[in-house]
Amino acid sequence: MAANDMKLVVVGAAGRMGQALIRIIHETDGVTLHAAIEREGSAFVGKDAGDLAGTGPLGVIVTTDPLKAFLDADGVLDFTAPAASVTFAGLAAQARIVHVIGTTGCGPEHEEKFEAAARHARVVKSGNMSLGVNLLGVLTRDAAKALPAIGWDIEIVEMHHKHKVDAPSGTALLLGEAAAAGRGIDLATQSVRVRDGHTGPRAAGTIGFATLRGGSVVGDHSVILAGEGELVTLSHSARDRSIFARGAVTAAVWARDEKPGFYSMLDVLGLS
Ligand SMILES: NC(=O)C1=CN([C@@H]2O[C@H](COP(=O)(O)OP(=O)(O)OC[C@H]3O[C@@H](n4cnc5c(N)ncnc54)[C@H](OP(=O)(O)O)[C@@H]3O)[C@@H](O)[C@H]2O)C=CC1
Ligand SMILES: O=C(O)C1=N[C@H](C(=O)O)C[C@H](O)C1
Repeated sequence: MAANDMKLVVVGAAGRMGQALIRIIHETDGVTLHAAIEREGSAFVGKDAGDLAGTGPLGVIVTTDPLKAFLDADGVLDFTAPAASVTFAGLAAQARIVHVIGTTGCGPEHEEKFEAAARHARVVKSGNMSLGVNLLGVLTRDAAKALPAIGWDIEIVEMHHKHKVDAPSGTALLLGEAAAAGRGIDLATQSVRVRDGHTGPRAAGTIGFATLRGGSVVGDHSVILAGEGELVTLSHSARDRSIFARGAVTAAVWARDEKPGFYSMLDVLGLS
């Protein structure tokens, strides 16, 4: 570890993303794994974080006290669950450190807590931390702006592994927001998130979502712009969770020198 390395805490260290984050921190210059946190009672507490993640021992033992870890760290990488991320946001604000939030499935009640925490912490939050998906968001906004709403319907299709608990995915919603921004409409009132039974014809100008779950799919997303006699499809396929972990580490390093505030991956990647 070099003297100026950014000291990062991974919460939810034993999860799919927690393990990917530990591997990427281990192989990235300029950052070091400071602590690995799991909840009280987890079978992984007391184990070496590197053994969990498959790097071999790193000398960082999984513990359960986030505040203790945050007080002596520079940042926390958080891919856990909405209520847990709210708790971590409060503690990261108390410790005045960077909080990178990848957790999806958050509602307005969670978002308002993150925004409050961002008065003291540097918070970077995105439904998808990969460069490719954030570029896809920009392309989606531009395509939605270029093609007239009357005559071009927008549908967003996503598929993920069978363990995923939230729908539509954070990425699908990010792409929906991008399409809505391109069209100058409000996604909350113009989206159709579920269809079942006798739905009637499609309402013009709405943005539709379809969700598939199965197997070990890391994350596939398509934005379909459907016109009369032609389709434009923009898509991204995640093959490995390392793309999200690399993005999260990049976000933490970027935010280290920023003022307290609420940022997105578009800010980090210079795509905003
Ligand atoms: N933004 C992005 O780029 C990406 C976002 N994600 C999102 O990240 C989140 C996690 O995904 P994934 O890793 O697949 O899920 P996992 O279920 O594999 O991992 C979640 C981890 O968080 C832990 N956790 C939950 N609550 C707490 C708590 N209160 N304190 C400490 N640890 C806690 C879980 O522990 P336990 O098992 O004990 O509950 C588990 O270890 C999801 O919301 C997912 O959508 C995923 C990939 C990319
Ligand atoms: O739960 C996942 O796995 C993923 N979640 C994020 C989402 O909800 O979009 C990002 C990625 O697609 C993987």
